[in-house]
Amino acid sequence: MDRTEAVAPSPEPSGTAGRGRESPAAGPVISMRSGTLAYGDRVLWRGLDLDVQPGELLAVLGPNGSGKTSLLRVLLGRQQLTEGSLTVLGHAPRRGGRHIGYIPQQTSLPAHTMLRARDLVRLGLDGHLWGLPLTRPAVRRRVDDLLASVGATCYADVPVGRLSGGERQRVRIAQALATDPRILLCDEPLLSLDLQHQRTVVTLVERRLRAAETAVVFVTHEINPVLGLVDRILYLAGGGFRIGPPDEVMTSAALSELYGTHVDVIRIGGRIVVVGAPDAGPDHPHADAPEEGESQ
Ligand SMILES: Nc1ncnc2c1ncn2[C@@H]1O[C@H](COP(=O)(O)OP(=O)(O)OP(=O)(O)O)[C@@H](O)[C@H]1O
Repeated sequence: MDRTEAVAPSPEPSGTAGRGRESPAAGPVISMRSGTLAYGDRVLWRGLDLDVQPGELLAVLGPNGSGKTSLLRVLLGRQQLTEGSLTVLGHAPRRGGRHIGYIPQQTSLPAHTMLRARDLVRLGLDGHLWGLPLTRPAVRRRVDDLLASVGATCYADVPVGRLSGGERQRVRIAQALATDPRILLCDEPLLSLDLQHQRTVVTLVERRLRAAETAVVFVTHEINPVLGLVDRILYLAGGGFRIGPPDEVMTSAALSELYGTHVDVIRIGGRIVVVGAPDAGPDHPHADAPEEGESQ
């Protein structure tokens, strides 16, 4: 069996944006007002008003060091806002909430680790077992179901250190979905994946959006693989931000204003190419010369 092909097709065609805006009656699952995050004198972003609705996919873009991961940490209750207010599912954010699934940035695992794919997924359940009175057979069934849902059954018992980046990413998604979360936070889940594996990850996220109305905050350097799914983009750069539908944010005018320098946004064959965006804002300690990129 080709392990990279083991995801069943999405039940519906892809590319329908705007689901989150169809159910505003449920109210936002994330609500931030005038949010500012600074480390010492360095302001990453200031005055951020953000509502994320159930079933909405918010893509978070921006150069290295613009505060994308820090935003996820704030939503997870691991980092406090410097100013402003935030509720997540109606409460102040807190660590370990079972209604939030988190796919952290890929970190390398030692090749000799004995932790198997099913153990990793089970950890996603164990962290919350106080809320889930599951018997051992029920836990096993749940883990099997989660692995099957991401097409990872055939390597359930393989140590994760031996899995490829794409295989490991599927297992991480299964782990993040273990508690049936209402919010899914993804930190660059496409990083270092080839196109085929990128598509697999996007398909799994899309399925979750559609089947469960889970709100997704998707940090990425590459907007193109998720462009058909994105409701809005939050673009962070140089201590500022721009938020709105892709057609409003991904324009030369909007990004030039945000970066404070001329940036070209070109659309070719349904793809977006950003040319001339600096790697980091001028106040960033590692600010670099302008570079060409597909989408920052
Ligand atoms: N706890 C902290 N204390 C001080 N500075 C921090 C802390 N956490 C992150 N930073 C700095 O804040 C900046 C933003 O970091 P963050 O990881 O949020 O950026 P990012 O946009 O996710 O970057 P990348 O695209 O490289 O992953 C970086 O310059 C980082 O070094």
